[in-house]
Amino acid sequence: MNSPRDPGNIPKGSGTPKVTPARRAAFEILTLVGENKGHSDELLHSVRTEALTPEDRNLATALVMGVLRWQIALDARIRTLLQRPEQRLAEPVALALRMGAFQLTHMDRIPAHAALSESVELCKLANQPHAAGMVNAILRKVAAAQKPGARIFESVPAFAERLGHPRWLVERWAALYGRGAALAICEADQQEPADGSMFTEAGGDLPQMDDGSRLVAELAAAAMPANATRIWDCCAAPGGKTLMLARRSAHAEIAATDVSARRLKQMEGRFRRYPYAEKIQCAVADATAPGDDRKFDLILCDVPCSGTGTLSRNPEIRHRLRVEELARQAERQRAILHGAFQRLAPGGRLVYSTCSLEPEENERVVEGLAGARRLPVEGLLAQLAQTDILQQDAAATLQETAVRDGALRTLPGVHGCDGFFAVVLERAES
Ligand SMILES: C[S@@+](CC[C@H](N)C(=O)[O-])C[C@H]1O[C@@H](n2cnc3c(N)ncnc32)[C@H](O)[C@@H]1O
Repeated sequence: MNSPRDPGNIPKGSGTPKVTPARRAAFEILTLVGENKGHSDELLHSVRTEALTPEDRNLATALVMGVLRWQIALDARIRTLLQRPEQRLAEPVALALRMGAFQLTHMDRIPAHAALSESVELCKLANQPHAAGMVNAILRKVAAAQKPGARIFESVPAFAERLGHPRWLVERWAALYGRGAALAICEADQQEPADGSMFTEAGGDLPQMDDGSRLVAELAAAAMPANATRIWDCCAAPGGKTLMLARRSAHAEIAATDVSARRLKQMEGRFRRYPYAEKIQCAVADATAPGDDRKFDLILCDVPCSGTGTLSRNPEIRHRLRVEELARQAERQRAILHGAFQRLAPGGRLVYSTCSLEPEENERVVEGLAGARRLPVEGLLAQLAQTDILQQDAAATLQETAVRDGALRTLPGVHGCDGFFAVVLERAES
């Protein structure tokens, strides 16, 4: 519930509301996200949007996700229109400007006067009446500005800013994957996540998930040793990949564990909707801890990560992530991988995966794992195409463009799915 001291709460005021409920909700949610007090997707499905009509909820969602995706570009544009571009704006003022500029430049069915006047009102409601005139003047200039002309050549920093990404991140991607791929990733991150087309079968009783995420689960299922009886998904919540594994393995027992009791509970609730999930045993467990002496034939290690392959779905990651964070993530990932690998039966296989585009969390984590042999994913992709799970042309494209040193590396905007890394490791028979 809102409370007077809740930073995401602006006073309701009396008389005719001058700010529509959708914009008010979006403003409150963006304030909380900006203060690291919640995740956009969770807040958009919380009490804050409960009272909204479906249309208003759609508008609030479009505003929140759009502003988070475009924030860097919007701020750059706004800065050029300030009298003193170096001046630091109070956060509610910056947010009212971003919301207004976003509606004026990216939403074609919003009347300019509504975008403009409601941003001015938001500013007043958030206790910043002195900035109302400036917000009005800047947004008038945004509304009147010409559309930028055609771009002949754009540098990496220029398209990073135009497409709302931090420069340091895009420069890394350009160095790792090339300028064209970095541009394609940035463009894809600014769109709503697309429906996938990689697989022959979709919908029905299958869990809803991104094609990249499903591809990791399908690779893990294809990597299952013949006669496997025990599977462990050691970082399982929210459970999409566990469900795919349960669907593909008729006989094996499946243990699904996660360190978070809250996420595990939500996952158990989700599993109840799928009859084939009945055989999954759920438990809270830290995958870095030794555990009992049970060994598994297949382990999926879909570790927590920076999530830079999922910016379309999780737009705020780009504003929170710092380069130093990658080393911290890698340390945790290495601990989980090493803990899980100890529990792999001889001849068993472990799939290590992330939705990060950063090598520190991927190749570098699996390098030098003693006793592990890499099983190239090319053969598994071919197997998925032969068994008619993966579309033939998708398999061919992935084999040609998404495999490096036997590992899978999908890129948003290039492979039509989120960015995932996956490698299959085998434990030598002893
Ligand atoms: C990327 S998510 C897994 C997504 C899941 N595999 C799916 O496809 O739906 C990573 C999960 O790892 C969990 N986690 C983090 N540290 C862990 C640890 N030490 N042991 C087990 N789970 C952990 C997090 O709570 C989170 O739910």
